[in-house]
Amino acid sequence: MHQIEFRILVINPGSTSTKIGIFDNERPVFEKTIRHDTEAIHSFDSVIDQYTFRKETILEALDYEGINISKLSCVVGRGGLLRPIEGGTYSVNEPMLKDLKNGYAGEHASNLGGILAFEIAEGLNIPSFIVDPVVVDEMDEIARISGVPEMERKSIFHALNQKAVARRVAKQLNKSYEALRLIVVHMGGGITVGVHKDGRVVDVNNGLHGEGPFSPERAGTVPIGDLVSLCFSGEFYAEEVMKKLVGQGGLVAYLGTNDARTVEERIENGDKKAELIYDAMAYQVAKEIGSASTVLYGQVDVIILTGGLAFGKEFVKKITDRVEWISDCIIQPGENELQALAEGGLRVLREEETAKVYPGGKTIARVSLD
Ligand SMILES: Nc1ncnc2c1ncn2[C@@H]1O[C@H](COP(=O)(O)OP(=O)(O)OP(=O)(O)O)[C@@H](O)[C@H]1O
Ligand SMILES: CCCC(=O)O
Repeated sequence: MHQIEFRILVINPGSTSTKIGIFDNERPVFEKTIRHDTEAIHSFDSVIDQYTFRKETILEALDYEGINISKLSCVVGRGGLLRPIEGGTYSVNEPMLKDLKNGYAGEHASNLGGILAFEIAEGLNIPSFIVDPVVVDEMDEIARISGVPEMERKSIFHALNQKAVARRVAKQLNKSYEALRLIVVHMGGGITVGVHKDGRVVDVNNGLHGEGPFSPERAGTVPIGDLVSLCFSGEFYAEEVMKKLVGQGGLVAYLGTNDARTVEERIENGDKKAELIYDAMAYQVAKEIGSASTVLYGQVDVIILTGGLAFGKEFVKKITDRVEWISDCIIQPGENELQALAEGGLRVLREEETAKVYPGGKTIARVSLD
């Protein structure tokens, strides 16, 4: 029988759900997606204000399943909009908690991951970690230049799933991740296209703050002259413009839904507008892949398509038809973030890796959430 060394709780807060899992070593023994009522989530002024609500929901779900949390070895959360850091597993420390709480680089549901992990772990006197947060920054210097000296290009992307899927595909190909040149395309509520070279993501579109293809909820790159005019039209507050770009852009703006399955149904029923917009999203993803391939001088081992949209066979075909000349495409629908979080924590518990220290300090101290 497989020996259980460690039991790990993993927490992945998303904009509309909190995904949790219990892993005995690498093996998932319980996974649950707790969907939050839109009204309940929108009743909070900020992401951080959802902390108590989400924590109680998690503890209730575990209690309902009869899971005794006193047996846990550690808690791992998805990391949020922190300072730029390299990939890996980080211990939750005081500077990290402060940055997550203050939204150092902005608001994102994943900001709650480290805080929830720390708060639950602290009560049990066990360690808490985050793994490959959305700010993982391994970009080449050349990729940081934007064209306006005051504005540097930033690395904000689906680092956790991109890295996990890239490693999984490398294993399937019997190669080391570090030896491959990959383009990994995560297509979820946001879409990010990462160039993976020598085990680093050397370039990627900033999926959150307006770069790359439009997506179910993000505007992506928009015509900048028109954006400036919109900002100074006097018609919108800054927050309203930001919402148009993040949250209410892309499919939501054009078609009133962030659900690609609904769009596919509408297309089947003859909705020409839905067809044009869906085609345009695939077209923009393909263009971004083409652009990413130039970073690798066209020497791409594999293009990987992943995330929820990769379940859509027609959508995937619209993309692969345009990019198959670059390299083979491997489709890995969905995401494996809970597993990736558990494995990141496990590598540290097994002492295969040392937990990295988030810049600014080593101490783990309590930070008031009031
Ligand atoms: N079987 C399917 N066919 C087509 N589209 C699908 C399918 N399943 C999910 N999707 C679409 O995938 C998108 C959501 O993907 P995913 O669940 O990866 O996003 P998320 O986790 O909410 O956000 P993100 O990945 O950006 O953090 C939605 O538009 C959803 O409709
Ligand atoms: C994960 C960062 C990108 C996004 O949320 O769209």
